[in-house]
Amino acid sequence: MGAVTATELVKTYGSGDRSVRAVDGVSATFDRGRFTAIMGPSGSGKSTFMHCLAGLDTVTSGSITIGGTEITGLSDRALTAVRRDRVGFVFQSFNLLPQLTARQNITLPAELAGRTVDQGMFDQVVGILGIGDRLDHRPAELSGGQQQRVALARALSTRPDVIFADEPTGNLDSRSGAEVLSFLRDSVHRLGQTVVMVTHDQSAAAYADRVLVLADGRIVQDTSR
Ligand SMILES: Nc1ncnc2c1ncn2[C@@H]1O[C@H](COP(=O)(O)OP(=O)(O)OP(=O)(O)O)[C@@H](O)[C@H]1O
Repeated sequence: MGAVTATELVKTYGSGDRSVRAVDGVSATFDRGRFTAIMGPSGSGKSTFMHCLAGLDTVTSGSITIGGTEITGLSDRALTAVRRDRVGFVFQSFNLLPQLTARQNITLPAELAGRTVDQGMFDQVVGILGIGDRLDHRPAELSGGQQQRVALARALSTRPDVIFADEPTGNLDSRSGAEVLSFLRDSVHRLGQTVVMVTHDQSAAAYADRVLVLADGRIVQDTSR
């Protein structure tokens, strides 16, 4: 069983003549311990597909499971718990809390879930990401690349079933972007994490084990290496 599965997923926006089938009957399995990139032209449905997979958007029909739990049809409250406990997010805009230090940002999701962060895991992640000497700084005192590494450490800290990354290098220069992509790949290959990343960027997708290409809401290419 995959970390995440989508079965016959449909997402329609609007109704009648003006309706758009942003995701048009997509079935896909995202295996544990793999790094998948979702590509495709603007408007092909990448963000909609990922938002549905992550439980950030409702689906019109079809089903999604995360870590074996069917999320379609869950109450808002139950869905919030699944997102908090099982999903990590990395966004283009980092989304760190400005008043908290890097360390506090990293441990916040686990604390919100009522857990303490495993110290061994924390040290390992911080070590892989090379941010050990920046932990007491606030986001404004960090470079974009460092902020995104903190965001990645935060996503990893709860050992989620899957990390969804939405254009994670969109706001970074090419060198910092390459570092963040290497760390995403390391989190898959060294920590066994599962990562699903939306990107426009062919060179970013080259870090992935598998590339899905969408066009008009459908998978038109599925390449593994
Ligand atoms: N909230 C919405 N309301 C109506 N239509 C929407 C909404 N969000 C997306 N769409 C439409 O759904 C289709 C897919 O959009 P989506 O943002 O998923 O594509 P994308 O591949 O992520 O595009 P981009 O690469 O430009 O971000 C587009 O036709 C878009 O206009």
